[in-house]
Amino acid sequence: MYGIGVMSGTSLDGLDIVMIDLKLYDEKKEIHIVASDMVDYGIYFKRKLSEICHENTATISKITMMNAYLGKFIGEHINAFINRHNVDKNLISFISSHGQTIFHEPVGGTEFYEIPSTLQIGDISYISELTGLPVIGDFRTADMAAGGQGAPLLSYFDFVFLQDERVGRAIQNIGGIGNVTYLPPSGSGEVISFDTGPGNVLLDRAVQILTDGQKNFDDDGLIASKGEVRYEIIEKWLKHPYYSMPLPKTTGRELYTEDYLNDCLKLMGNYSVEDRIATLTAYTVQTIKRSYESYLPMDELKEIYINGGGSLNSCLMQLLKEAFPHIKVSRLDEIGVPGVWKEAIGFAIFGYNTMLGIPNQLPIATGAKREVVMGKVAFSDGNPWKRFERLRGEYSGESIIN
Ligand SMILES: Nc1ncnc2c1ncn2[C@@H]1O[C@H](COP(=O)(O)OP(=O)(O)OP(=O)(O)O)[C@@H](O)[C@H]1O
Ligand SMILES: CC(=O)N[C@H]1[C@@H]2OC[C@@H](O2)[C@@H](O)[C@@H]1O[C@H](C)C(=O)O
Repeated sequence: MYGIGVMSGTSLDGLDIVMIDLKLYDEKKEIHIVASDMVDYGIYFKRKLSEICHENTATISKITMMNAYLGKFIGEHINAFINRHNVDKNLISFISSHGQTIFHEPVGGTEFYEIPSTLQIGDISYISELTGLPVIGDFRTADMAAGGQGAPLLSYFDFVFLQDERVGRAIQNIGGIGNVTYLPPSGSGEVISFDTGPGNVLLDRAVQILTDGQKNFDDDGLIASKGEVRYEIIEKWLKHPYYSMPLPKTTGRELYTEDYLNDCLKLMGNYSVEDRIATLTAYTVQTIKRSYESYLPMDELKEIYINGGGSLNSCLMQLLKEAFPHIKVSRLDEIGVPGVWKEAIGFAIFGYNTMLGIPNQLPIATGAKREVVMGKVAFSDGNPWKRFERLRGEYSGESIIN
């Protein structure tokens, strides 16, 4: 039996789809990836998504239409994924989809709306109708309703699977936004997790602007590696109040907007393209370094593992190693979890918990008042749900449906 996890993150680059072996997970809590693919959104689709992530270009009709369009897009691509990998659909128990975050306001809204809110779109009923499978989605709202920030959710996954017995570890995601989970040695201290600031969000857009749309991102950090980092500018950027806010805290594209980037580019007006890209790359690194120094027990921190697309940028990785000369810095893959698939794997596991009614978030990380079972389920056909119940019945001797 298999479960599918789908992640569409803040970099708006595409869908990460993974299929994991549920029997192995159910019996031994082992994660085995059966198949994985990345579906590129392409430039035009990315632009359309980006449009609805910004106040001045989003409209109610565009958001509503994109919610349906993206649900259909995800459903069709999952069907193609299943066919491409020759998997019998009867063996798939569920699909768990994060959706596309288009707005995230974790602190409290404005005027009348003094309440935290977040919205992930890509309607799960469309995915379920197209695939004939139960689909779990809309995870973050349950954590927010319980008083949490609705993020970082992968802190739960990091805590369950990646804690070490002897040393303190930081698991750093560098996607569109950066986030960290600090894991103290097992049995000592508490997990600390928050968004560190920009991951690739500013960098990607700067590359697009400065190469006149010829490149979407700095592949392997090749542009940045030819430039010189201007640390004096970074010092100015680090004065932004987000970096000194108390925990819990999370952020998103709402802070790192086009206007924010234009201000950064203006400040670097006469620098070469390479220097500007190098400086933005180092900005991501410095937000990580400074926030670790502010919020993590540095004497206990011995290992940093990087996941997300940023781990494929050699220049970024090199700058991180230089920023933490006395700490081991490597890719997450080194400890057995493929860094680019971690979030999609995580959502497959979250979906499994939702189906079983097991809490799947870490209140200490998100700030929620209590543990909750996140996720809502759409199922257009009851049979796959019953298959899931049989999996549990057969392998664990437990039944969840009477
Ligand atoms: N080969 C590469 N070299 C350099 N950077 C890369 C490479 N491949 C991907 N990236 C960067 O990683 C980004 C995508 O990362 P990822 O898929 O982890 O983000 P995400 O999941 O969308 O974001 P988030 O984790 O914030 O939700 C790309 O936009 C690009 O900037
Ligand atoms: C609201 C939202 O989508 N937040 C994302 C974003 O991308 C990275 C960072 O900001 C993180 O806090 C979160 O995603 C990951 C998957 C998380 O919740 O762990």
